[in-house]
Amino acid sequence: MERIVIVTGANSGIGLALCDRLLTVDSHLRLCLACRNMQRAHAARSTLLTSHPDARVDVVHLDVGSVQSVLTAAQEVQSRYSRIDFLYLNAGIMPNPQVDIKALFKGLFSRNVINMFATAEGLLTQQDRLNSDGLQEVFATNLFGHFLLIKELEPLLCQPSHTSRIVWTSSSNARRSAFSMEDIQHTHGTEPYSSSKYASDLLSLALNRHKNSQGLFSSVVCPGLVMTNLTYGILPSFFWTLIMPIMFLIRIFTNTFTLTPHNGAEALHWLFLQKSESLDPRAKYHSLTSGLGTNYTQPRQMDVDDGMSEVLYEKLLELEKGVRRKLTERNADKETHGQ
Ligand SMILES: NC(=O)C1=CN([C@@H]2O[C@H](COP(=O)(O)OP(=O)(O)OC[C@H]3O[C@@H](n4cnc5c(N)ncnc54)[C@H](OP(=O)(O)O)[C@@H]3O)[C@@H](O)[C@H]2O)C=CC1
Ligand SMILES: CC(C)=CCC[C@@H](C)[C@H]1CC[C@H]2C3=C(CC[C@]12C)[C@@]1(C)CCC(=O)[C@@H](C)[C@@H]1CC3
Repeated sequence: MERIVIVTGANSGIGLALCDRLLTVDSHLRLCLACRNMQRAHAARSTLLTSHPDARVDVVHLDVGSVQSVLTAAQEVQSRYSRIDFLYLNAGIMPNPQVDIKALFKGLFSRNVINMFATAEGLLTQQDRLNSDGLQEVFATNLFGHFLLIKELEPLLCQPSHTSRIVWTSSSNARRSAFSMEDIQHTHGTEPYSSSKYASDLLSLALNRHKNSQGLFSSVVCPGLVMTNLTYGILPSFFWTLIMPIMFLIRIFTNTFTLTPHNGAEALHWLFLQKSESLDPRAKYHSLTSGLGTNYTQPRQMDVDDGMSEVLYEKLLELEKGVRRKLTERNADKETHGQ
C-alpha cells in the first residue's frame, strides 16, 4: 500500500535530505512537502524529482508559525488524503543566536567539554519576539503550530485499525532547566530554542499516553550538529568551512557532529523503518556519525516525566482554545469591517 508522508520544513536542510532518503527506500511513497515558502517548496520538489523521476511529490503551503495558516493547510491536507502514515514535524527556527565566546573558551578547558559540544549547554542564547497571533515566535513555530496541526489532522492520524506515526525533530540542546511550566512560551528567558525543544520532548510523551490507544505513536529525534541554514545563522558558512578539520576531530569524541543533512536525517529515516511496537516513548533517537563516517541511530533516555508532560498537554489544550477563540473574533471583526 502506498504510504503517505508529510514533512514540515521540507524545502532545505534535514527535512529535504530526509525526503530524498525516504524516496530512496520507498519509491511508492506519496510525499507531501509542507512549507511556508512556495517558491522554495517547488524548487525542493524539482530537486527530488531529478533524482527520483517517478516519485509522487506534492506541495502544501504551511506556515507553522501562523494559526490561520495551520488551519488552512490542515483543511487542504484533509481534502487530499484519506490517512497519514508519517507526519514529520521538522520545521524549526533559532532566531538571532548569540554564542557566548567566554563560556566556549572556559568550557574547552573543563571536564564538561564533550557535553558542551554535544548539547551547547551554556553556549547559546537567542532573542525571541511576538508573532502576529500574539505568541512567542520560537514557541509558536517549533512547538505550538505543530501541536495545532496534530489536533487538526486527528481524523487522519487516529483511524481505527491503522497506525500513524509522528516524528519530532528535537535537539540535544533541549534542557529541563531552560523550560518553565509557568512560562511555557519562554517569554522571559534567553533560551527559547532549548525551551521549545524540551517542550516537544514532553509533548511527545503526552501524545503517546493519550493517543497510542487510537493508533497514533510519537517519537523524538536529535539530528546532531548539522550544517544547514539554521547553523549558518549562528556562524557564517565560511567560518564553519574554516573550522571543518576541527569539527571532524571533535566528531571522534562525540559522534554527535553529523555535519551533513544526509547524516543528520539518519534517525528520522531509521524510525521510518521501525515498527511502532518497538518504539520507546521516553527515548530520544539520536543520529550519530562515527569518526570513520559511519551513520547509526542510538536511543537515549530523555529527562522527562509523566506529571510534567501531562501539565504541559493541559496547558497547550487551554492555549489552543484561547487562540481559536481569538481567531474567530478576528475573522468576525474583519467581516463586519468589510476587509
Ligand atoms: N542544524 C542542526 O544542527 C540542528 C537542527 N535541528 C532541528 O532540525 C530542524 C530542521 O532544521 P535544519 O534543517 O537544521 O535548518 P533549515 O533552516 O535548513 O530548515 C528549517 C526548515 O524549517 C522551515 N521553517 C522555518 N520556519 C517555518 C515556519 N514558520 N513554517 C514552515 N516552515 C518553517 C524552513 O523554511 P524556510 O526555508 O522558509 O526558512 C526550513 O525548511 C529544526 O527543527 C531544527 O531545530 C535540531 C538539532 C540540530
Ligand atoms: C566547533 C567549534 C570549534 C566551534 C563552534 C562553537 C559553537 C558555535 C558550537 C559548539 C556546539 C554547537 C551546537 C549547536 C550550535 C553551534 C555550537 C554551539 C547546536 C545548538 C545547534 C542546534 C541544535 O539543535 C543542537 C543539537 C546543536 C548542539 C551543538
